[in-house]
Amino acid sequence: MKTIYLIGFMGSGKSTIGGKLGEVLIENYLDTDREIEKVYKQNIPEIFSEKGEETFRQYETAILKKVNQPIISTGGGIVERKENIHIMKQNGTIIYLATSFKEIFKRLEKDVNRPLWNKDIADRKALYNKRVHLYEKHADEIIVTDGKSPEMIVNEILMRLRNKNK
Ligand SMILES: Nc1ncnc2c1ncn2[C@@H]1O[C@H](COP(=O)(O)OP(=O)(O)OP(=O)(O)O)[C@@H](O)[C@H]1O
Ligand SMILES: O=C(O)C1=C[C@@H](O)[C@@H](O)[C@H](O)C1
Ligand SMILES: [Mg+2]
Repeated sequence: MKTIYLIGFMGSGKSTIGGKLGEVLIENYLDTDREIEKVYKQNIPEIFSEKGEETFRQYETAILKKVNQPIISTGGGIVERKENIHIMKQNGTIIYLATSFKEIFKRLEKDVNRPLWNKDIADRKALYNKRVHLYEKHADEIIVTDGKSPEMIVNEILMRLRNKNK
């Protein structure tokens, strides 16, 4: 099976959907953010505050190169580096979980663990607008998540993959 990479903005549900997809397909699942925390023995807010975003991005690429689970949920900034896109394109199928800014705002209302979300609304919106084009450009499949339960999204992904492999 080719690796399924889930991409999308913070809060689009990559980790949530990745875990459920792993259960349904009975395949190993890995989240690059959790793997970074495990390998580098520090949580993400600490990495950002003590080492900076550039170091985090280096860790992220190193992890992406190393892992090969059938289902991988990525961090929201995975599309920031061309090298990451190249790795994902070579190894698998990229699925973009497209979620509106309004919906993300609702989902991450109380979140304090995402350093790049802990900003004022103009910065959040600017990051979202910059990233949306990259997700769209590099995705093999785009799944809109607004108004859908995780189970509905998993089913939609399974249907798309089935149609792709026909
Ligand atoms: N389809 C959905 N409908 C409603 N809430 C959702 C949905 N998918 C995920 N959520 C909720 O949104 C929040 C963020 O989800 P999740 O952590 O999976 O996002 P993510 O894309 O992995 O974010 P990040 O890029 O920061 O890792 C969680 O509280 C999760 O329960
Ligand atoms: O959108 C981003 O750049 C990030 C998203 C999260 O998944 C983490 O990878 C980290 O908080 C950075
Ligand atoms: Mg996640």
